[in-house]
Amino acid sequence: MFQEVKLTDHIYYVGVNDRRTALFENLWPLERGVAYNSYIIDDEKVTLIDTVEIGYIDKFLSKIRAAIGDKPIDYLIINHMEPDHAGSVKILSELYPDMKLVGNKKTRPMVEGFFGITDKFKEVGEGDSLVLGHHQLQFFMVPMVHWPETMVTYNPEHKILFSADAFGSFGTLDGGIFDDELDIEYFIDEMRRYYSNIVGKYGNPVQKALSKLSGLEIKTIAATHGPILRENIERIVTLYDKWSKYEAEENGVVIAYASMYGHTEEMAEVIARELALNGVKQIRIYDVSKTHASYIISDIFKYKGVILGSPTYSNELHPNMESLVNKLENMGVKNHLLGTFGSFTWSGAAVKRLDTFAEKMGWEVVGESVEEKHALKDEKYNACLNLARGMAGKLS
Ligand SMILES: Cc1cc2nc3c(=O)[nH]c(=O)nc-3n(C[C@H](O)[C@H](O)[C@H](O)COP(=O)(O)O)c2cc1C
Repeated sequence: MFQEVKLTDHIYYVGVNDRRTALFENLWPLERGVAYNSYIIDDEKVTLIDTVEIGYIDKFLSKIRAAIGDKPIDYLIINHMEPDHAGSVKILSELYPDMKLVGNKKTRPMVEGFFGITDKFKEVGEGDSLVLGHHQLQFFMVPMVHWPETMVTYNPEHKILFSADAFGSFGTLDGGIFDDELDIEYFIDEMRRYYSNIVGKYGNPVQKALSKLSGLEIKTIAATHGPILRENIERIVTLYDKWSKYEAEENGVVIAYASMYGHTEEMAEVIARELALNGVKQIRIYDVSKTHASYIISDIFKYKGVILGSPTYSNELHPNMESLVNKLENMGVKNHLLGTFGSFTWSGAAVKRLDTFAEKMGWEVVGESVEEKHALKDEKYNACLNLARGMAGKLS
């Protein structure tokens, strides 16, 4: 039994919290859990908007029944087919056999492919409206935010945007469900980590979606993860605009390094100290073997400067650094300042690979890369200082 949560007199929040799953998509740590948000509109046509991960079906159904009792559901709006939201579609469509599944032309083959359902699909297109009685829903396609079929649903009467994964966040809703009921600062980092790692590759589609939706008057954003936004809409949309243009929020520096025996780490510390002596206050050092890449990538979206270091490992980058640069290349992150360093014992290859990374990314290189053979000695120590000064100079 749960308290009912209402966005309006007839629109209910029926989402659930997941504090059990360790890795989202079996990849991203969920230290603060995650919420799967779903909404139901109790009108002449009862309409559910998105579902939840299948493991939470019991709790989900009890919330649905608390909101609408034994009434049938007429429509299920499928904004996004990823299984954390569409996971309960099949079972719901068995429980509510007359329920129409509403999606677009790219949703249709996914519904057929995943669930074998062909006869209950109602296709909607860009700008189409669906009248539920007193409520209307309008649909806007936002392809590749972050799947091809993704769309958002707008309710003009209450100016609510059901935004799928856009504006979502990791983190369970611990009592507070609306942003004015909770400490939004607690969620901003997890919102950035969610955005950068899950949606970050799709900056252009997000920009297109933002400009498409900019014409709507929005008073509430109801995403499929994270708090329902009423108070911080402008702030979060501004952050999304920045993130999707790969514009950093702050002039800090992320130093990410790999190190087996401490030589590369020593160079990282020297660079960091010199950055601080040159006025850089926001310095975040990460050992890529200790900190999950999702946190490092999130901070790379936040800070303008990036300095990467690695020892040579079997004629390549240390594997954990290779994994990080590979992710960044795949995402096509733009608009950063870069410095690189590393160490080797017989034939260096790490810094060469980091230089290739620099070329691929097109980031502005702030100084010569530093590669030391064996322990750190005067010449390369000074080169580390110069690299730090180069970065600090560009940031000031
Ligand atoms: C498993 C392993 C593989 C290595 N492969 C190479 C290599 O291919 N070329 C090279 O010059 N040094 C290689 N090294 C030596 C390290 O790159 C070198 O000692 C470096 O300074 C280690 O940095 P660290 O102290 O930060 O771990 C290797 C070391 C280890 C342990």
